[in-house]
Amino acid sequence: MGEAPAFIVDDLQNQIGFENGFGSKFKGCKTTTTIGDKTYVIGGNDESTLPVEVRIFDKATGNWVTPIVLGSKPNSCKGLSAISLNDDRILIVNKGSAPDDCILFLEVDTWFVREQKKIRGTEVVAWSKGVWGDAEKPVVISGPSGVGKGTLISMLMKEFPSMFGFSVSHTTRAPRGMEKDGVHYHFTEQSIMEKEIKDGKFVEYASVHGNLYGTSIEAVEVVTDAGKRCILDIDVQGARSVRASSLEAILIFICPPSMEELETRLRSRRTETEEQILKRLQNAEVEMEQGKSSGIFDHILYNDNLDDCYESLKKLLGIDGAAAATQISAPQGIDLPADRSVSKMDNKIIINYGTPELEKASKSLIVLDVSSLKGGAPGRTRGLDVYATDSFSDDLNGINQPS
Ligand SMILES: Nc1ncnc2c1ncn2[C@@H]1O[C@H](COP(=O)(O)OP(=O)(O)OP(=O)(O)O)[C@@H](O)[C@H]1O
Ligand SMILES: Nc1nc2c(ncn2[C@@H]2O[C@H](COP(=O)(O)O)[C@@H](O)[C@H]2O)c(=O)[nH]1
Repeated sequence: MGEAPAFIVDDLQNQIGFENGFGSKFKGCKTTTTIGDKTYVIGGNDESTLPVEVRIFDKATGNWVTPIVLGSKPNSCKGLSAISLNDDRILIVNKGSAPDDCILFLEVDTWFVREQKKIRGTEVVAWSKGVWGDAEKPVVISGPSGVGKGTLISMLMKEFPSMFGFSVSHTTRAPRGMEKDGVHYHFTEQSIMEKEIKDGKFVEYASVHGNLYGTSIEAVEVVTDAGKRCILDIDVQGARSVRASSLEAILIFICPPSMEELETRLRSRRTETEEQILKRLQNAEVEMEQGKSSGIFDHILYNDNLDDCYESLKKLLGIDGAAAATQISAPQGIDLPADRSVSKMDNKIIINYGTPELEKASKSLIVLDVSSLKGGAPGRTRGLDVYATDSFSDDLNGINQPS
């Protein structure tokens, strides 16, 4: 037996006088959703490239709040529908977007958002794009300096340029000869990075070999928004933070065949001073211990022969052989109706046509199955399934048809 369908939210705006929240800024689409004491008004302008904005009306205080909005905001807005899921995120259907981009989540009380609220001391919401299927877990590659992490990642990016994107870290260390700002790292000042860490702009950060390194929320979002699987090259401390975060990554630790070989590789790279090499080798001992025994990592790979290790890595990531070409995109033939309403039953979101006439003409409803959602801000929300069904099928018994 399913729960009663949720009410259709798009008309709520009239009940709370939301112009107080937006003024006359947006003449385009707006939608509202109430969770507890808070009503989230989400609005955009259909004729411009201004991003969709969010205001919160707090019934407890009677005040409007403009939250900090993290993540990539949708731009075009030709029609928004919204519905609350588990009181921690709002599912948004944005008619103005391409099929691959039309399902979004506005997170209002997820783990990531709660952490950000604590850090920033103010109201925070975060956008996360919904993706079909479950193929996009970020990948963390960790291991001691010189083991070959960068080499393996370069091979992966070269063979699968449209599948993987590198999360460009921030660091306070100086660039090496061939390194480019914004490509290999975002090279930055200690004081600037410390301020940005304080402002909650980083998924993780750590002091590594005497310098500060960190993965910004934006670095992950740039990759995921391009529809690619995010690869992070980070140290063991960073891997521990990612493990504790909402990123739901696959964590892989790369081991050298021996400490002697690690030293040989580090020296033959000729990028560090003697003092730095010794520091990195000293730190490697601790990292090896933690990497192998801490329970942080899902997999351990030995990088003895490079080609063998690369093949093992691809196997782990499920991209050996024919599977490499598989990328999940929006199912074909799902065309969201222009006039529509959104309702919810159990873990199914039903997008139905705005009028019975239109619905009869189309003879089908669109159903989003959100029972297997995973991930979320600061990455994508995976696990969406969508299908069209006959509006009167058994599958949807109990759903209110539009009247
Ligand atoms: N299997 C291997 N056999 C021999 N040499 C290797 C192997 N893998 C990588 N190397 C070499 O070892 C050196 C260090 O590799 P790489 O720079 O990829 O290490 P890293 O783990 O990314 O280091 P860091 O953490 O300092 O960035 C490079 O010169 C690389 O060409
Ligand atoms: N915790 C993090 N560690 C990072 C990040 N980016 C790189 N690293 C690690 O630092 C060392 C040294 O790198 P190098 O480029 O100076 O040789 C290496 O182990 C990297 O994995 C980060 O964003 N966070």
